[in-house]
Amino acid sequence: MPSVFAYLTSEVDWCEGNFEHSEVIAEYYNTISNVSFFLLFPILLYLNHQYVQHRPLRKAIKQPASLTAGIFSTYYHLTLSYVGQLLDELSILWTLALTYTDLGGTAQFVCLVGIATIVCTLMSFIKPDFNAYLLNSISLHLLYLICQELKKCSNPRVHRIAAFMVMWWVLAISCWLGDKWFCGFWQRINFCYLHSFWHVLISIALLYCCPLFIYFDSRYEIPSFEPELEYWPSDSWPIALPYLALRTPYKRC
Ligand SMILES: CCCCCCCC/C=C\CCCCCCCC(=O)N[C@@H](CO)[C@H](O)/C=C/CCCCCCCCCCCCC
Ligand SMILES: [Ca+2]
Ligand SMILES: [Zn+2]
Repeated sequence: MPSVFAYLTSEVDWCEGNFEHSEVIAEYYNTISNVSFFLLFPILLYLNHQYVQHRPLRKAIKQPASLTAGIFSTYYHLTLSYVGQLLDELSILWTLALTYTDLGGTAQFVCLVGIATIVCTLMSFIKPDFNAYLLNSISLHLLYLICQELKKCSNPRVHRIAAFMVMWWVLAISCWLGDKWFCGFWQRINFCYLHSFWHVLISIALLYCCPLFIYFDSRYEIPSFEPELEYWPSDSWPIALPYLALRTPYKRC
């Protein structure tokens, strides 16, 4: 029986051909496209440094999560090993669980998230493919939570960033599903890179999602500041990255 660390022991294989561009890297483009997760971490940290300074480390921990997800995802696509696949899924699952427990719910809600996380962790060992669908459907619930917050918020900047986030997420998920469902077609036209596009597109969606989440969070948790969503390097640039700025409200006397 091969070791769980051995190459090609994963139950899930992606459309890109294995060992086509390297003898060491199983899925070449799916591996190198993880660079987007490594870039995401310093970008989020740099842009949202004010938030990181004012919130305890535990709350800001979702940002380093992109780094862990990147490391495990690189290892997974490089080896397509069973352990790689588990680490890839579990790192995403536990980051999402941490995000949920930080949403400020009741003890009952935290307990429910805990149970669901344990069930999904066990599922990763038994039905990893099904679990990947489950992880993606959590995005739908995140989207629902964002919509609830948007209903209470009239700031057009916030709505614009949410619209861009949804656009990138739809593109990302289409690539993820396209790679899984229509692999035969992509192989016929010799274009098996959709999963690597997913890596890049979901990173871009997170570039919009994170400032949005921390904007809502800071409205409740750091009331001494006025949160503003701004763009780097400037509002007028055609391509600009959103970030959270914390302004001190003007005091009359
Ligand atoms: C500070 C606010 C945080 C908001 C939520 C942030 C949650 C971030 C959680 C983890 C980072 C995600 C990184 C994705 C890594 C993907 C690696 C990968 O490609 N894995 C596949 C196998 O190679 C696997 O099949 C994928 C499974 C599904 C992953 C689903 C990730 C959902 C991330 C949530 C994105 C929200 C975007 C907008 C929502 C409308
Ligand atoms: Ca493959
Ligand atoms: Zn991947």
